[in-house]
Amino acid sequence: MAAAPVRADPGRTPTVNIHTPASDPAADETATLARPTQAEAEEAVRTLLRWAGDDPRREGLLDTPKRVASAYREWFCGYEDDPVELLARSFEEVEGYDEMVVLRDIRLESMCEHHMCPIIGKAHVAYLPNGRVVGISKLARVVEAYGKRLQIQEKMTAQIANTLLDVLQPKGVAVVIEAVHQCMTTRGVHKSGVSMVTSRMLGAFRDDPSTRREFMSIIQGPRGSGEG
Ligand SMILES: Nc1nc2c(ncn2[C@@H]2O[C@H](COP(=O)(O)OP(=O)(O)OP(=O)(O)O)[C@@H](O)[C@H]2O)c(=O)[nH]1
Ligand SMILES: [Zn+2]
Repeated sequence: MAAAPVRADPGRTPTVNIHTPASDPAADETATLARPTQAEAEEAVRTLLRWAGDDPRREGLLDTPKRVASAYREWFCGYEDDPVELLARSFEEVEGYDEMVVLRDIRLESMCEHHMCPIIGKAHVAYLPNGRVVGISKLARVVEAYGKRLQIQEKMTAQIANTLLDVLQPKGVAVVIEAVHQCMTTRGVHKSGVSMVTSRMLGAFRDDPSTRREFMSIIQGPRGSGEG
């Protein structure tokens, strides 16, 4: 039996509930933490530069807060994307094509939500169409929309799979992510060469061992030259 679809995270910029003192009942627990201004973000970077032990006033660091604020816009641009919308356009003229569609080795760049350190790796995404297919770039865009946020790998893997299932309503979805967490390689336990592998199999990929095997053999199989 196919796994029940799970409502996808609509992917909107989240609002953050902050704790407010009991002495201020008007500002209740639903108070929203607004996005800071550019100046506030730059000031926060200056604070971190001082925390690192450096002097934000020295020449080499003068423009750093501005650069970091703009880098954050790139690293966290996924909050601006709606993954459901990315998949809105699909094609039904597929001559009854109902075999597996696999996009493998999608470059994944994310940020660990515990340390704000990069998570770098690749994602493999597959689905079994049910009468319609989606443009392949959209699969990579969904990976990016969830990747370019503060994440843990398990959640990101589930979000990608759940969204594909919800929107495409295929016969099955599979997502495998292999990634290196720089919070483990450059600090803390300092283990290089370790990668984390997560997977989420839904529908036929979960229920039918041969479908799952076919997917695993495709993503583990030989690579071509990689040249387009
Ligand atoms: N399950 C999971 N853990 C993650 C992910 N990214 C980072 N972590 C882990 O989150 C944990 C946070 O542990 P804490 O003990 O709160 O933080 P810490 O003292 O900095 O931990 P160390 O990294 O061991 O120094 C660490 O074990 C990280 O390796 C992820 O995507 N999934
Ligand atoms: Zn981390």
